[in-house]
Amino acid sequence: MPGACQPAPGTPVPYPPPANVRPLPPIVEQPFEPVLECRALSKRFGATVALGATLTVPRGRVVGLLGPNGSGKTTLIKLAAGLLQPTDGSVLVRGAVPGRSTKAIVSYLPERPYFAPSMKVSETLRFFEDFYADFDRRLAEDMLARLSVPVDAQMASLSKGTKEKVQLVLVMARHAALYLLDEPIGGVDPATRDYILDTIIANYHRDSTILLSTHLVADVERVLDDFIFLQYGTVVMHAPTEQMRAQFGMSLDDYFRGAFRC
Ligand SMILES: Nc1ncnc2c1ncn2[C@@H]1O[C@H](COP(=O)(O)OP(=O)(O)OP(=O)(O)O)[C@@H](O)[C@H]1O
Repeated sequence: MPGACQPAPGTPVPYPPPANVRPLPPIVEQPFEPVLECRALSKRFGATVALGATLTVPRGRVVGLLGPNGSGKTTLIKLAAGLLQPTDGSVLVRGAVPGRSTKAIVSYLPERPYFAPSMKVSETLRFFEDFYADFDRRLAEDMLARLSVPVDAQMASLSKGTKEKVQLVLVMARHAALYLLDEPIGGVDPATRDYILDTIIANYHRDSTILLSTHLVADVERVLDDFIFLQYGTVVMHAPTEQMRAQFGMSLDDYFRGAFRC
């Protein structure tokens, strides 16, 4: 089902812009190394078409995955993480079908924290250390300290936002090729969002790619190299953020609000 703020299928969408504005050219960089490729990728749940997308995300970009409720963001991320199987088409991570080999190079942050409430933060660190060869425990401890997260605390005793911080730190402390972050700062207070984003970006290696879904466009847009707008599971726009701002003279947030206002 489309989300509450999506017009009914077939309704003209006020954005993207009118026909006299040239469409943005596709991102072409040299060398172009695709990290994530979706070729006529589709996912249906019964009669619901959750996703039907063709897109390529190159190496070394921070990409925002934007769209109203129900537009297919989580579905795309789960397909890339290998947690869902396509109904049709294909998804490739560095040329491979998501599976055991790609899980070693993909760091995935799910919508909701999944650690047992009885686990201490320090135990989650050990868990990641045992599980992922690319996990940098010192980096994780450093980030947790900067975010004032007590490592001796039990997960159950932490606030929702702090649990999210722990999970995000763990995921970002891996040296992965592709980070898939589903709503990474949704539960974090506004004052801390900037700090977390800065922490992520400061520790982010430019050889990797981050694909992050979010509704907090205003908070996140300053760190986005590119953005992907999804609507009804299709890619409405995929462009460099700066190019969009220059061409339309508005922030990504304003554009997004105009395109998807209720
Ligand atoms: N397991 C499922 N079973 C049936 N339908 C599903 C399932 N998962 C997702 N859908 C449907 O697929 C569509 C896309 O959902 P998805 O969760 O990917 O959207 P989203 O953009 O992440 O939404 P939100 O912003 O609310 O998190 C929606 O219509 C949703 O109801």
